[in-house]
Amino acid sequence: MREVDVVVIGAGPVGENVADRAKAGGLDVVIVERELVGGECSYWACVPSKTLLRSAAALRAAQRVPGAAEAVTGRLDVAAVFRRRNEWVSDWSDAGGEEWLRGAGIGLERGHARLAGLRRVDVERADGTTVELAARHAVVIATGTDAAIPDLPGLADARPWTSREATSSPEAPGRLAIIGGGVVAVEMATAYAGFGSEVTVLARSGLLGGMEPFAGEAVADGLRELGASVHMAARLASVSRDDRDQVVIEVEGGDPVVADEVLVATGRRPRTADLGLETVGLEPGDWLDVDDTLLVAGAPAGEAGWLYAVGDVNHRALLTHQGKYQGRAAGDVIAARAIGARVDDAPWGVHVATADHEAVPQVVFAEPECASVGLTAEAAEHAGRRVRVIDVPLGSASGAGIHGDGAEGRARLVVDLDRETVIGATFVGPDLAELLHAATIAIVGEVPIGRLWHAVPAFPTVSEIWLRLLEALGRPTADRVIPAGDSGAAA
Ligand SMILES: Cc1cc2nc3c(=O)[nH]c(=O)nc-3n(C[C@H](O)[C@H](O)[C@H](O)COP(=O)(O)OP(=O)(O)OC[C@H]3O[C@@H](n4cnc5c(N)ncnc54)[C@H](O)[C@@H]3O)c2cc1C
Ligand SMILES: NC(=O)c1ccc[n+]([C@@H]2O[C@H](COP(=O)([O-])OP(=O)(O)OC[C@H]3O[C@@H](n4cnc5c(N)ncnc54)[C@H](O)[C@@H]3O)[C@@H](O)[C@H]2O)c1
Repeated sequence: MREVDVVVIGAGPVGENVADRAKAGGLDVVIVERELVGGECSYWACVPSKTLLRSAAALRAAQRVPGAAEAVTGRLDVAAVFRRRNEWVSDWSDAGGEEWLRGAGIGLERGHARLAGLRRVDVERADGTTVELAARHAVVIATGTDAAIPDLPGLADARPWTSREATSSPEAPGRLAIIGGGVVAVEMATAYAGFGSEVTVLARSGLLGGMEPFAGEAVADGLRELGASVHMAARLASVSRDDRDQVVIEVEGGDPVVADEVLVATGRRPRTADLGLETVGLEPGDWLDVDDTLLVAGAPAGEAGWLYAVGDVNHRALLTHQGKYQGRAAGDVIAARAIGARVDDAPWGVHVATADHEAVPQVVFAEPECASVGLTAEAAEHAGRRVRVIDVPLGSASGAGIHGDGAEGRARLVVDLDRETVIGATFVGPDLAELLHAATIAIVGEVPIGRLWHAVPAFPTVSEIWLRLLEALGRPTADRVIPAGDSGAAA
């Protein structure tokens, strides 16, 4: 049995961050990985999907600018896009990740980890041997998620693609059907439509359900412009492969959809089924509920305060950046608790992931881009907040027009009228992703609207959309800003 301070299960982006912070806090850390150091994000999710999307997006951006448009008359070089994707995923080698761990002084055990009771982890190596680890202070579960496959007749036998095949395919199929209307569905539809595949999206209730409705509507229009067929209320009856190896999807009340491949993009399930959760009184296969310091709720068997769950597996926000944020808090709080230091767990303290509740930023790299943070108008109203919703068209900022012709899109702020702060923001339009961080800062910093007027966007940048939003909200009138009798008139 090997004793260490902390065992982290899963070397995805989140596990790496936990390990890094715990190590920086002076603890001895071992991380366990059964596939590739770097996790889903680096090899089958964020990185390959964004590289698959970027080239066509750059081409479309150039085509929106006369002068540049005339210079880019050729077609997308699809083979070059796949080659660039392969470079970004290092041809699915994690040598770089392994080297980073070594440099950071974090131990690596390769194999499948399972909890084996209180602060114990067994690692089954590929050669069948088992390494027993005992953690003095904490065990951290950062095992991520797998694609969820719905129980649709015939689907499992039709060799469906999941996000893994969609992001690692060596080529674009002639026809690609996509089941789902969430982020994976629209991004992969955008990528493959850009490659020239005949794409059919079968969503059951619109696109991008968690965002403002105008985001999903704009993306549906964008996909159709790219040549995709988008069904917003598809009821699927069954899926099969015929004798020509085609996928046939029977749709209730409509014609069957026939494709070469079918991508299932209907959400995720936690990787907790084979993790030994039963040895600590938790239910295998469940998401792991945590408090804001990322401690697993429900006091696992024997002793509270040693089991953490960080990243996708806790279901708070299935995003790399948000999981890494949790990972920094978790690594630091583990180190603080280990030496009996003060735990800063008040909201927005260093040891808590408060932003998970208030300000989760997300960019969907579709055509157009959709970027959002905080609450949608509907969510704010459900939460009982008294809000004002401000919408402005993207074209109202001349910077957007100069950036590219026909700058169609929309920006929305959700303003809390009682606190006079921004609590939600959404930007939909070409190349708008980089606008998002300003909104995240406004929300996290609870910047008063009055102060936002002093944050002047440079002319003529796309950020001038912020000024248009404030103007639409209305500048405070003199009687609200300057108390009567204190007008400064004496000066
Ligand atoms: C197609 C796609 C595109 C995405 N794009 C984005 C994006 O652009 N931006 C964004 O923020 N998010 C994106 N996401 C989400 C992002 O991939 C996840 O939020 C992120 O990977 C979660 O990180 P994690 O470390 O929690 O889990 P993972 O990245 O899944 O890593 C978990 C690791 O744990 C290992 N593991 C699991 N079980 C065990 C075990 N028992 N023993 C040992 N090791 C184990 C796994 O092998 C894996 O390496 C995307 C997701 C998909 C599917
Ligand atoms: N750019 C990004 O930030 C990015 C990109 C990709 C993925 N992600 C993350 O990965 C996670 C997973 O993405 P996803 O698209 O798989 O999930 P999702 O939750 O975003 O969308 C799931 C979609 O599948 C539909 N669906 C669910 N069950 C269904 C069923 N039985 N039949 C038909 N449709 C069904 C839902 O209505 C929804 O449209 C997301 O939470 C997202 O945060 C992020």
